[in-house]
This record gives sequence, structure tokens and C-alpha cells, in this order.
Amino acid sequence: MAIDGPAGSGKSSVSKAVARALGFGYLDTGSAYRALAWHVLDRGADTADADAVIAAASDFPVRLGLDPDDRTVRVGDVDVTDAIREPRVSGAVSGVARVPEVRAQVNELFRTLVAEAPYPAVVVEGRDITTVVAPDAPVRILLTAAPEVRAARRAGELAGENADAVAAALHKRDASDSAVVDFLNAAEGVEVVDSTELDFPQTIDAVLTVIERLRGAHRG
Ligand SMILES: Nc1ncnc2c1ncn2[C@@H]1O[C@H](COP(=O)(O)OP(=O)(O)O)[C@@H](O)[C@H]1O
Ligand SMILES: Nc1ccn([C@@H]2O[C@H](COP(=O)(O)OP(=O)(O)O)[C@@H](O)[C@H]2O)c(=O)n1
Repeated sequence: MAIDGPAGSGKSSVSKAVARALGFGYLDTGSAYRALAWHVLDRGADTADADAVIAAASDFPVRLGLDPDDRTVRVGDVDVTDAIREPRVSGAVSGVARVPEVRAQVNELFRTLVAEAPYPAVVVEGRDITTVVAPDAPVRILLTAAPEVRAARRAGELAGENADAVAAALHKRDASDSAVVDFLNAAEGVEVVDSTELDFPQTIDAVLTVIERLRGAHRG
């Protein structure tokens, strides 16, 4: 199953809940981009420098699991689970995401993880899953919400951060990211779920309803 959408649309939380409900694996592709951004910064480099990003990616022992109840991300032996959500990483991550060699490398990792998954299916979420990573997935969903609603949700998570600054950073990141892949418009055959007017349980239900319908259609 493939789920894309802009920052704060609910991809992670909704995908995780859906994976739990169905007994599927869950892959947060953004965490790999975030971990690489963390790794570049940890080496004292700048993510705006594509050559430095490529050099860091060539020595990037990232470890990601598919268990929806365990979001641990490691680079080598370092647990970066919390560090990759910090504003300094969010502010740097678009730099790594715009390097084509990096995208090709992480996409290979994602396909391998899914192919070797000990689950009947995996809910994979990101920006280009419905279009590039898994365009043949039986279920493809674009999860959206109005920009101000997404910013408010993200600000709610980052307690202690200034809400206006969080909103500005989120919109800036969406603008950079959408120059690389289009996750604001649904590709042909991709179902849109707009959660602007839905609460969290309603959004999960809306996604489960789409999955039920498409899997039914798929089985014929
Ligand atoms: N429909 C919804 N209504 C209210 N809050 C939501 C909804 N969907 C997600 N959230 C909350 O919004 C925040 C951002 O969601 P998240 O899953 O991290 O988004 P994304 O992975 O797309 O950036 C989380 O705190 C999540 O619990
Ligand atoms: N499939 C993906 C997933 C994430 N990304 C990049 O990784 C960053 C972090 O993704 P994320 O899903 O953790 O971001 P949020 O939506 O959770 O804020 C994005 O801002 C993109 O730059 C990407 O380019 N392609």
C-alpha cells in the first residue's frame, strides 16, 4: 500500500494505525531521508552541498524496521529516532532529498525492505511512493489537508517551539520538496483522502474504507 502527502497531513500516524489494524508492516520513508540529513550534519557537512551529501550516502549504515509499534531508526549503532525530528534536521532534509543519486539509493533500500518483509503487506508512506517507489501498488492514496491545518497539527507536536516558526518552516520545506516530486496533486488512479474536516479516527476509517474497496476490486 502506498500513501503520499505533504508535511503534517497525517501520513505517519494514519499509516501506522492502518498497519496495526490490518496486521501489516509500516515503512516511514521520510525517516531514511531524515537519517541521512542527520548523518551529513553529524559529519560537519552542509546538506546544500550535493557532493558532500553523496559522499555521506556512500557510507550510510541506516537501520530501519517495519514494525508499526517500533519507530527506532539507527545510523550504525547510534539511535537517531528523536534527533531526526528536531527542527535542525527538518530544516536540512530537503537538501538531501533533491539529490537524484540519493533518491535512487534509498528507493533500492525501500524496495528491498518491502520484498523481504515478514508481513502480508507493508504500508509505505512518503512523497513519491504512489508515483515512483511503488506505482503498481494495489492501493495508492494521497493524504492531504489544508496548509493551515497541517501547520497547526505539527506545531501541536513540537511543544515549546514557536507556532509561527513551525508553520513557516513546514511551508518552506513543502515548497522545496514539491519542486522535486509532485505530492500535491494525485497521479492517475491515486485516491485522495482530505483530512481537513476529519478527526484522527475518521481519517483512519476513511483510509481503511478506500483500502477495503480497492482490495475488493483488485480481487475481482
Ligand atoms: N485527521 C487528523 N486530525 C487531527 N490530528 C491529526 C489527524 N491526522 C493526523 N493528526 C495529527 O497530526 C500530527 C501530524 O501527523 P503525522 O502523521 O506526523 O503527519 P505526516 O507524517 O504527514 O507529517 C500528529 O500529531 C497526528 O497525530
Ligand atoms: N518518499 C519521500 C519521503 C520523504 N522525503 C523527504 O524527507 C523529508 C522528511 O519526510 P517526512 O515524511 O518525515 O516529513 P513529515 O511529512 O513527517 O514532516 C521530506 O521533507 C522530503 O524532503 C522525500 O523526498 N521522499
